[in-house]
Amino acid sequence: MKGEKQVMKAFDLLTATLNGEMTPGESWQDEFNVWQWLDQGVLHVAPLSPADSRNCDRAIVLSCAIHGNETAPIELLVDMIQQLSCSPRRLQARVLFILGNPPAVVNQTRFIEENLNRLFSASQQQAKAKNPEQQRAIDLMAAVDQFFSQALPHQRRVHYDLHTAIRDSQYPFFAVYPYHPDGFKRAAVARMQAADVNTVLLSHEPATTFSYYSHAHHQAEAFTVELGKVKPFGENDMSKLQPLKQLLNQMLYGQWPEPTIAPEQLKLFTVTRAVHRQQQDFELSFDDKLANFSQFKQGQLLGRDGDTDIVAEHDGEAIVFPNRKVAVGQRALLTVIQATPDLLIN
Ligand SMILES: O=C(O)CCC(=O)N[C@@H](CCC(=O)O)C(=O)O
Ligand SMILES: [Zn+2]
Repeated sequence: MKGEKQVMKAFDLLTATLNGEMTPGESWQDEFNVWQWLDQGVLHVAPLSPADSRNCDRAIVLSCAIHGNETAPIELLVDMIQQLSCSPRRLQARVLFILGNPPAVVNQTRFIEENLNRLFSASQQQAKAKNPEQQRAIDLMAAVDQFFSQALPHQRRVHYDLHTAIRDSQYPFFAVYPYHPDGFKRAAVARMQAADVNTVLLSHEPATTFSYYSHAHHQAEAFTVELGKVKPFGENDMSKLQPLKQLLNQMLYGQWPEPTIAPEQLKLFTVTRAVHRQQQDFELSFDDKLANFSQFKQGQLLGRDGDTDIVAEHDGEAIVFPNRKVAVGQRALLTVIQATPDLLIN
């Protein structure tokens, strides 16, 4: 009725995904935006009017639950989507929200059969899927390809893939900046700092992660963002994610954020090695409780892979994402050393 404010029902990404409430292809509108359910857990929201859509200068992918037990990023995106559905606002971006691995969320595990975040590659796209995670990687790559293929040349492309880490960390919030042969951008790192993510790892080689895929195939400003430690639903301290939420809201609704870097707070690391498990007989020399970014002295033993010792190659070399349980052939550990902000380019 005229003059009557339409009250929208909160759209819940998690419930809609897990309960199979939506049909792929289904779409609906609010006052400003058009919503499309592209696939299970894949939601596209864009300005309704063609003029607004043409004028918006950003294409943003926000993904969570690529690992099923990493709940804080799910809670964040569920909350952002609920707010947008209850109080519609004019978007400055086309946005693709992704809940990555629904069966693993139900199972409350990192994955079901295979680590989804090792399957984003051109070769996987060509291959016949042998398990649900391989199929999901193929489907998510197709969704991201389609999303960015609709971006106009002047539009910024962004993909933040949100995670939480298995173990404690000396720096609980940190980002992995995918390998950039041409250099790592100061402005992109400054945006991470605006989200209170002051620790950034500069990757040394291509990877088969979701963030690397969007960067390498679509030139997106992409990061894997670690937001504290894995916890069950309801146990996350969501107040710590407020700066990220504010940044994302600005990216979605406001002027493009152009913060400057804060060098005194920044902890920048270059990845020196990705250690892949080669043998069944594999061990790490330290406790599972040892925090990410714990440092070692040159020559100190980090682990053993069959008959080969894995030792620290530099004083101050630190460990990130150590995991003695990964399958043979998978990444079991990153080693990093601290770097200075002059490594970053404009
Ligand atoms: O805490 C851990 O050991 C893993 C946390 C996690 O899922 N990290 C991502 C990082 C991806 C990247 O290197 O960009 C992963 O391992 O997939
Ligand atoms: Zn993860």
